[in-house]
Amino acid sequence: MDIVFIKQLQVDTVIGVYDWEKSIQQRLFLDLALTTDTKAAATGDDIKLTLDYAIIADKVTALITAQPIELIETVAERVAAMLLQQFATSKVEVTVSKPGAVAQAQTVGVHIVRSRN
Ligand SMILES: Nc1nc2c(c(=O)[nH]1)N=C([C@H](O)[C@@H](O)CO)CN2
Repeated sequence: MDIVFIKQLQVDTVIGVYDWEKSIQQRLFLDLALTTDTKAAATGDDIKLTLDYAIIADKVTALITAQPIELIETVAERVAAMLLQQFATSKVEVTVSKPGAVAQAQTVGVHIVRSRN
């Protein structure tokens, strides 16, 4: 199978466990990989036959910024569920990075893999 991916999608949102995090915006970066079959789209040179990464980026950003979330695990799980429900993909990989969270680290985050049941 093939993959449509988005790397380092930047999303500024209210994210965090602690009280001081609930009144500020912090930056997340998302890497997304959606398993699909790109052959028909390539053959027909037709955007309607593939996963439009621009639409995916908009929907993921809207989902994450709709309401405050505490854990980046929750962000990853909600994004994976939405992608599997709304797009023609059977398997997704979602990485959520929160670079401002640990001063001594370049970044921290979670990576999950979810498949359609
Ligand atoms: N596994 C996780 N650990 C932590 C998270 C998280 O979302 N997942 N969040 C925090 C705080 O919000 C932190 O980012 C504040 O700097 C701590 N650990």
